[in-house]
Amino acid sequence: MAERTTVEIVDPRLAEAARDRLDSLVSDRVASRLTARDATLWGPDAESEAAIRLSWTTLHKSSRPLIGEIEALRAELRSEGLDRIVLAGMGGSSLAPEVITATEGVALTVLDTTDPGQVADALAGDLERTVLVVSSKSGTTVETDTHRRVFAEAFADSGIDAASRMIVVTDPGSALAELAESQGYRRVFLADPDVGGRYSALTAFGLVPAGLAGADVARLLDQAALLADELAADSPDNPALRLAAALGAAHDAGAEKVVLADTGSGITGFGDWAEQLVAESTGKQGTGLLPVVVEGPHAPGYTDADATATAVAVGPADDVAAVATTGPLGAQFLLWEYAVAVAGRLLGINPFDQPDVEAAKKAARTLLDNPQALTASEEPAAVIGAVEVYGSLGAAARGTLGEVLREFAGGVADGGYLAVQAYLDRLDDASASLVRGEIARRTGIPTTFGWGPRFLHSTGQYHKGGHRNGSFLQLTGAVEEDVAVPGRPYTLGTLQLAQALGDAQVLADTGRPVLRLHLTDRAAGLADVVRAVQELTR
Ligand SMILES: O=P(O)(O)OC[C@H]1O[C@](O)(CO)[C@@H](O)[C@@H]1O
Repeated sequence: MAERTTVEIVDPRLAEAARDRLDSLVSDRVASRLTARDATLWGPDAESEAAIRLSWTTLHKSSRPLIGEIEALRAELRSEGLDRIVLAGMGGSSLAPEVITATEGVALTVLDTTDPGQVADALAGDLERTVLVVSSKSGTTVETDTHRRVFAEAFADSGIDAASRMIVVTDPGSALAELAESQGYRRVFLADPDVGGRYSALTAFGLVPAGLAGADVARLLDQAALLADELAADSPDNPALRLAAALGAAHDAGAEKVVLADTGSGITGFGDWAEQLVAESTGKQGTGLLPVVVEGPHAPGYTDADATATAVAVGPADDVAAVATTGPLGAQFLLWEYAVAVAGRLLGINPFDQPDVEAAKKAARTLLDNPQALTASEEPAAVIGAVEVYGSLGAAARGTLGEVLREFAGGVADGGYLAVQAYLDRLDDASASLVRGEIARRTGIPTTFGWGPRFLHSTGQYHKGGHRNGSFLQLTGAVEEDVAVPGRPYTLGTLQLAQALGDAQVLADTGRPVLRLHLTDRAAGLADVVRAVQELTR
């Protein structure tokens, strides 16, 4: 029997607070109007954008024809011995395929980094067997274009016809679509342009890379289809309306943080996908829902979620959860998309734009155009072992790293949050992610973690546009062997640093505290940082 998709509001007070909102969502016929693509649901300011962003509600039907095409291409690739799929794509162009393939245990190499070491490792894989899927809705995302360039060169250097190994997913008419055509790339999948990046899990963006890697993508559409009628119903039992009403009520009671813990959903990494959907859709105009993705049901931040946070179980309810959602992945995609779009209406924002993402991109571009500004960037405020400290320090300037971190954590606003942003190698520097749980456990501060520049296309919107109560701890690292970007005057290492400094500048310009710890030796520096974090206390 198919696993049921449910939303349970476990906390009785939250259920009570959500009731009014649920009633008005039902009487305003929000679910059926959303399914019928009513672009007026978010007010006049959002209408023109919403009018070209609502095709995702029926993807379980409209994406069907893709299944055969993906299967045929996969068989063709296999017959040529091409079975290593590398995906270049940021945010909505890679998060869904990542969770789909991880859940099925299917191998997919996801490139959503500018870390030279991590990209070099992907290039060092067996190119004879490799196909690069280049996914970008806009066709202009700098990271994705960079990956395309370095892989094209690597293929050519190995005597491989690069065009025969390039598969593109993009919107019709994008610069990438034109380039693919002019270069004779093997295959171009044109996605439905009326679906935004973070709502695109069940379009070609989610299905092509995952399907080519070997995931059963038809099953995802089946799972979504089974729930679709329930999601379109103007009923208090509609699980998406229930989730939206709960999140909206919690937000209005001061719990703008949504702590996501997997309690046995059977899905691997759902939080990373939901994080973008929630943060980028709602975090704007000084409001929004901040996703805090934690390591599991025993993680700090979840077990001790305070009044500013709602504990959400992805999977069966446990003793901690205020809300629990269950169901298979294809259904969860659609459920959360509906719920977040509806929550956007409750919060009074447009859930389909990302107005603050561009500012950091622009600042990074300015730095890249003026590389001296990067190399001659400010002097460190302190150098402690293998760690250079950048930012304005008070009394801690002459102290230990532990003291520097204590001072920084002490400055986090009441009811605020601390975001760790690691511009490092997600595989080789994986221990950086330990910092989140340690800070949360030792200080009680709601703490998030993101790999840069990946998070810039996800929580980055909320950091700059959402509630103004975040403090930002950047981790950057020395580059041992840099990678040149063909056709560009910069290297990956320069791009990575420009992205970190550009985002820091935008955050600081809006009065948000930023501390950067630069690891002059990554392993030693990370060990120092982890030790220093362990000195923190409440
Ligand atoms: O698919 P694209 O156009 O490369 O964009 C990737 C991601 O970048 C963002 O636009 C944010 O920069 C996301 O909304 C999107 O999912």
